[in-house]
Amino acid sequence: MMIGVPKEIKNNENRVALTPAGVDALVQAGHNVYVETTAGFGSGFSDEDYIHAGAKIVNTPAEAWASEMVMKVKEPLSEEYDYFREGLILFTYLHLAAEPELAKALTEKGVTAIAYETIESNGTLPLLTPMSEVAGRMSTQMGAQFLQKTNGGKGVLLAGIPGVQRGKVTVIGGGVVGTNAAKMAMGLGAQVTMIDLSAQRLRELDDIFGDRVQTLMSNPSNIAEAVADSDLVVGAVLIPGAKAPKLVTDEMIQNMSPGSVVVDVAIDQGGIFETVDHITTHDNPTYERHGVVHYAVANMPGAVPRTSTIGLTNVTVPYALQIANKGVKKAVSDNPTLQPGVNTLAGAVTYEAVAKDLGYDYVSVDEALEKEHHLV
Ligand SMILES: NC(=O)C1=CN([C@@H]2O[C@H](COP(=O)(O)OP(=O)(O)OC[C@H]3O[C@@H](n4cnc5c(N)ncnc54)[C@H](O)[C@@H]3O)[C@@H](O)[C@H]2O)C=CC1
Ligand SMILES: CC(=O)C(=O)O
Repeated sequence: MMIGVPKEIKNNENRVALTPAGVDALVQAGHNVYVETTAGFGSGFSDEDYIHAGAKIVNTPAEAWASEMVMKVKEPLSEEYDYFREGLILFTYLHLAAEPELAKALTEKGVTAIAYETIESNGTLPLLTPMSEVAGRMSTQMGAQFLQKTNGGKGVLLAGIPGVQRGKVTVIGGGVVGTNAAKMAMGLGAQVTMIDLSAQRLRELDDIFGDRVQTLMSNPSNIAEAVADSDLVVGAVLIPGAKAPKLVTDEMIQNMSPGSVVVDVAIDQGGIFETVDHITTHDNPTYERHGVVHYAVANMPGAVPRTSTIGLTNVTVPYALQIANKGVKKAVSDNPTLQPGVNTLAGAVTYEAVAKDLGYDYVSVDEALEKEHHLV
């Protein structure tokens, strides 16, 4: 199969979809890989590294997009929609519930779009996990940074010092992002509260962290109380594929003390804070609402691309190999974990939560494959 890797164009997105080692694995399996020139620079990989691994370097995005399968990191931006065409396999993060225009373009053009974030194995999301680990760890770092007076915050050091109160951090959502955010916050010495909707997950968190964490069931009154009392709140909730629920209201934010910080990691699925009304960028990562600093960058791992690219490709390449070796239909039927990754196929939305949130008729992957078969 011909596999294309365009350079990422989102603001400060320095990750790349394949490392030279990933290229090598695909080339060894008999595939041709076309990498856009300088695509790996931000992650510390030169064109020569890719050539050495067996890739062909192409000079334009159009040449990379001309491949049968395109691998990316972030969802395509509108200027990339012109490359969409029937038969194209797109393998990348998509977050379609928060991207109605992208869903429209993918279905209108008949692209087979496989989302990293909805591939599911034994109740985990293996292609989301490493980036959630990065974003979770970064969320505490970002929070600590923007709590500094010099960065618009209230001037609280999360660690405190002997004789002075430590900072208070609330993490809403105790999955991968939440656990990593909490670990970092505890490491800094902050007082940490974790809120989740799953009683089982709260038990696990209690077992993992013991008395270093206060666990709370997710409900409006616990959230309101914890948010009002926090210096930093991290939004880390996920309902796979679906738009994130708005758990922190405008009023709750008004009750925080001025200069507090919220980091909405779940912004890629629409975010959990009512006061987060737009995605921010690494160039301009925060804005202020009701005196509270809001951080809502949707590609946080893009700021630490070396770590993130290697972590991401560790988990994507085995799936890319299956798709390239067998084609989508056989790869999906041989490996049921891949099937929920398919978000659009043959003009239909094939992931139920996305279809529901965006108002499409849901069509199963099997039905869409059948339809595609009849079209050919
Ligand atoms: N902004 C960025 O750069 C990045 C964002 N993310 C996003 O972070 C979000 C979280 O991802 P993960 O931690 O991997 O998901 P996860 O599935 O590991 O954890 C989600 C947690 O949310 C909990 N939850 C669900 N509904 C809840 C509610 N009403 N109240 C409280 N908790 C609730 C679940 O029980 C689960 O423990 C996702 O939207 C993911 O896409 C991930 C990586 C980078
Ligand atoms: C998960 C995701 O969208 C990211 O790592 O940018």
